[in-house]
Amino acid sequence: MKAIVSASEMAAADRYTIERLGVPGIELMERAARACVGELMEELRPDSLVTVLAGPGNNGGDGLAIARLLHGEGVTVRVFLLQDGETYRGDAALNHQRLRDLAVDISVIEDPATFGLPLGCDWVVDALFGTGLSRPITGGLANLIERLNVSGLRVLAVDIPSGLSGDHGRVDGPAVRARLTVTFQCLKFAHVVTPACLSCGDVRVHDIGISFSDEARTGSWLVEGRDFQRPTRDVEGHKGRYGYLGVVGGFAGMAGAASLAARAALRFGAGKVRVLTDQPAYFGQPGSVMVDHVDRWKQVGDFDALVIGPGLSRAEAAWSHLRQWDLRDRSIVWDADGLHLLAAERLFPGKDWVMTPHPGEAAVLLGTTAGEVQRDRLAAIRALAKAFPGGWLLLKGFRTLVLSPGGELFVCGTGNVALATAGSGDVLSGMIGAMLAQGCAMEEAVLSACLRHGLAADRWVRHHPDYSMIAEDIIEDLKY
Ligand SMILES: NC(=O)C1=CN([C@@H]2O[C@H](COP(=O)(O)OP(=O)(O)OC[C@H]3O[C@@H](n4cnc5c(N)ncnc54)[C@H](O)[C@@H]3O)[C@@H](O)[C@H]2O)[C@@H](O)CC1
Ligand SMILES: [K+]
Repeated sequence: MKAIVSASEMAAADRYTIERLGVPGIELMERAARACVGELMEELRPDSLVTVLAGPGNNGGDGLAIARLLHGEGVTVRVFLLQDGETYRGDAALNHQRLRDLAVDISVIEDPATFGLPLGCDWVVDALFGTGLSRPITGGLANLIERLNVSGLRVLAVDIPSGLSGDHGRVDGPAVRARLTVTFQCLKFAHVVTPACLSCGDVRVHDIGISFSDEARTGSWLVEGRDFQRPTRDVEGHKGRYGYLGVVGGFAGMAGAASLAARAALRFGAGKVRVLTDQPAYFGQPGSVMVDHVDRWKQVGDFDALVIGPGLSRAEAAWSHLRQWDLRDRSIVWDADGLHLLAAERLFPGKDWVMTPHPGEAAVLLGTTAGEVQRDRLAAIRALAKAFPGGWLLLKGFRTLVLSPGGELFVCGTGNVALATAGSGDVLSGMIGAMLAQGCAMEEAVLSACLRHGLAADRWVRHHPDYSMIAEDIIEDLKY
């Protein structure tokens, strides 16, 4: 897991490292610049030309140090400042001074709107703004950024593409589109949350020796494929040891949704899976998934965990059973139509529960639009937590977000657009249910299912077109 911090948490760690641990700020800036130059040198040819665009703060200061170090490597560099060099303060001023003493071409951008982009250069270093951006970029500078984004020039963003905020995944104004972003010590939210992360290109995190005080422990994490773990089975295991999952759904001709959830659950290790539906005949010949008419279940039965929702429908007949069941001691995955039921009737959601909406379902739960949810996914998942306190939330979509009842946030680093296919959500709910049925804690259940679901798609696109994956392919991949 990699920590994700906000701009203010990062600034507090900077201050702690400088003031309490005695590491000079100028040394941190030098290490930041070295990290960027190290990455850039991998990309350059001997005769490469690099342009550095330097803004008014410490991000600009990083840019000035980068220009000096590149010059030291024999690279031809041109530097364009947003303002007169005399206006720099602190460490940035010192780096301006150091650069001026060298034979590096430094100019001031008089009018960003008419500034001629150096189209012949190989890389542009975006050191305009970092985590200190306090409002969206407007005016001539906005125009410069828009032209840079369509110029085809390759951009390395220092710390964060200029125009983004470290604190969230929104894009509130014009923002540089980088090919590569080099950031320091920790990821910021914009690096991993959509839509902002789509402007970051490849993100590389470099340790430059910034420490966090003990009180300032972060509660947000990027989880990646390498974090995926599953408990191994005991040699004497039997199916009774791996739990009994109930899938409530597959009503009114929507057998497919419940069937996908149930088969995914078996593939992901559930010992036994039973679907409760009003149309058992739709499930065809008896197979590894058990199927029953829901009318036979006056009480919820001896399931270790439940998935409620895939193909449940919104019909009264489907919901009436759930109202009678005592869900107080159950682990439950609420998905699809189950979410509509929760929203409409505020049923008790269980002892331990997770809701797994896609943006459209989240919009219904929040009384807004899917577009608004996607514009600020962090705000949306936090609003869901307020509206439905006490459980886990999982907001699907590229870089799925997971929020614990205690407010810890996880961003899932696996998965891609291949998952945009009918039934992939049903598969995910079945996988989470399988882990819960096997006795895993909710955190492990949700994160391992989410990571593994995404890994199936990441493996798929290595050898197939992204549009060609179907939900059954995810289940197939779970064999490996
Ligand atoms: N010790 C440290 O604090 C370190 C900081 N580092 C760098 O410092 C950066 C943060 O530096 P700063 O806090 O100085 O902030 P920035 O350099 O990101 O920007 C702050 C400046 O931009 C101006 N500004 C903000 N929003 C604007 C807008 N919309 N339009 C026009 N001007 C705007 C502010 O008035 C201020 O002059 C990091 O992103 C990182 O690159 C690194 O050098 C590592 C060490
Ligand atoms: K930047």
